[in-house]
Amino acid sequence: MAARMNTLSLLNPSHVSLRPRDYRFSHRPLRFYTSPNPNRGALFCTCSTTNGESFVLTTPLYYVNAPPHMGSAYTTIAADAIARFQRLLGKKVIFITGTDEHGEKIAAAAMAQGSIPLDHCNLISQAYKTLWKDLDISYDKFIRTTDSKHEAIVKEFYSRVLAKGDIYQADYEGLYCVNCEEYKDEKELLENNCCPVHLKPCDSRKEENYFFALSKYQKSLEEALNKNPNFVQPSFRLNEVQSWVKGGLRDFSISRASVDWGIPIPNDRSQTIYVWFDALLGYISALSDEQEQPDLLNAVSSGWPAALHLIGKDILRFHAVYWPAMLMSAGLSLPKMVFGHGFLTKDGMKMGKSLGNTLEPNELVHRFGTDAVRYFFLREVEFGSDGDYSEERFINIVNAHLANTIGNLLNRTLGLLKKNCQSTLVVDSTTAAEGNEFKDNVEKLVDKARMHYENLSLSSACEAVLEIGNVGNFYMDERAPWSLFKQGGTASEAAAKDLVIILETARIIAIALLPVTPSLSWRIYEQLGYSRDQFDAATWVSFFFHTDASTTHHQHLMGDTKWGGLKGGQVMAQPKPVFARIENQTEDVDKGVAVGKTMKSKGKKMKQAQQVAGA
Ligand SMILES: Nc1ncnc2c1ncn2[C@@H]1O[C@H](COP(=O)(O)OP(=O)(O)OP(=O)(O)O)[C@@H](O)[C@H]1O
Repeated sequence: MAARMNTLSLLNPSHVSLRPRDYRFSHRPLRFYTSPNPNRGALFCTCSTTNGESFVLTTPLYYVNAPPHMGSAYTTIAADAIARFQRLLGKKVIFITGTDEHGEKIAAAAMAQGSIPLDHCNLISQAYKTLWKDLDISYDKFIRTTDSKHEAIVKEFYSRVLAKGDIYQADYEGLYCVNCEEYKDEKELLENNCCPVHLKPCDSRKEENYFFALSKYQKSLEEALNKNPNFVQPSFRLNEVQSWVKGGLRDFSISRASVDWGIPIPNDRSQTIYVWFDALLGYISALSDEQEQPDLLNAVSSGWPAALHLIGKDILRFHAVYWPAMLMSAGLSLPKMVFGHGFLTKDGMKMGKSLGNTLEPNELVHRFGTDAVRYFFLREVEFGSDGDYSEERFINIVNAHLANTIGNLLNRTLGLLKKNCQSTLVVDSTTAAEGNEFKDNVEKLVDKARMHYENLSLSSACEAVLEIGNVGNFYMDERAPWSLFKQGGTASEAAAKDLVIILETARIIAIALLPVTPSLSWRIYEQLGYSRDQFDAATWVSFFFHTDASTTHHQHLMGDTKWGGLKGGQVMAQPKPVFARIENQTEDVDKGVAVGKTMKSKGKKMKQAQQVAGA
């Protein structure tokens, strides 16, 4: 979806009164309270359904005018971290991504490449799929708006809205930005009618179009937003949305007479469906079963409404205003939440395909590895705010957090275990930590991380996990097991237990950071002597069901993030670094750098990061 921002058409609203239906958002947040049970870490839930609950989340369907860039990757990495976290909670996740492939801009991009639109779309769509593979993106559905099932569902949806009396024909004259794929209000344009997003002049156009009666839904939308303030997140973006709605909704054109590359309007082949009206429906058509005849209600029954639309703030109006109104018109439920994150910027400008000021994710992955890229952007950019990229900061953060705090801690502990205990744990981690407050500290931090993941505060979740690494390092340095081993006797026995404690800490870090760094987490698990199957079966929360006279209660226990996974006798793998430090000749990599400050690369070649074996 391109950053086709803002303006609605300038038509008068059609004043059809709507008997407001109660468009309730079906979001029911999970509520937890801490168990009075001395079994720490046990949580009880007050919701009625938990395990097996489905959680549908989406990224935007990216516009295939050009290959993906770090901005597109950013949303997708964040969505993947959320999807992986929800899976650890035992939810049935349907993670949807895909490509938006119709419209004038695509036809123009294909022509500029000497190609035809479908060939162009195939190529670029594949570039997205390849990048998602390289970034360990665990999507469940990839929808292309040129898929035939999508076209069938768009047409069915259009017919429903038409039958509702919400589509009519009228003339429109205005200034059109092809890059935004949208008519613009003159007052929002720069000199020479230039689009403020793409800095290119808009064309003057006049044509007869089909319109969607958005204005009919003004009141229902206002009510829905008032009743469900969580619908738009972060909360400060809700004010923005409410003021758009209060400012008056105007009907918008949902067809183009001059564009061939699109889905034809049913019963009028002279026009194609406006690319936004088409693309938003990808979130539903993605749910449609491949085997079946495409059918709107069947698709809806496979998981709609979505729990979360994750988008950039550029397309908030489409998701928080147009889309809910379209769904109301078709009599379908609204998504539970729209989260509009900030922009990755370059020199203060939004990084984007149209401006061409993009950062190459492939290059970053090639040089620094997938975990580093995923971790840096999720840890460093507060989710919701803008963030500028700096290579120097990237290297500093990744080295300090992943190579030193986590990787080194594991590596030196395994080294000591090999030297002094034949790489074998002497006792269970539960026994090793008896009467030790350290374990409680770790569990508190894990719970903090869980809470942040649930609130989509991804940077804070990373911070809480890193804090576990910090306390682990502190414990190690304070206890100094290497000198206890030298003393022999009971000191040596205590040192062997200390190593179990640190390794259990590393195990918990691996699961708690798995949503962000899945490959690194697996490498840690492998070092701890686990199989891939054991790693894949890990959970954050496990469920315990019990029934009293009338009700089934769900007790949530902290699954593999609970202390006690490592058992006495377990044999660790041969120690090898789980995260290779990135070498940088230009600076002292461990020095902190001010957040958000961009520092240009000095142009010196950095030694290519070695992907650790198995990465
Ligand atoms: N600079 C960015 N920072 C964060 N997310 C971005 C950025 N650029 C694109 N995205 C993500 O991609 C979505 C827009 O997708 P689209 O395919 O239109 O990319 P685009 O690069 O913004 O396109 P264009 O530059 O042509 O407007 C955004 O809503 C956001 O999810």
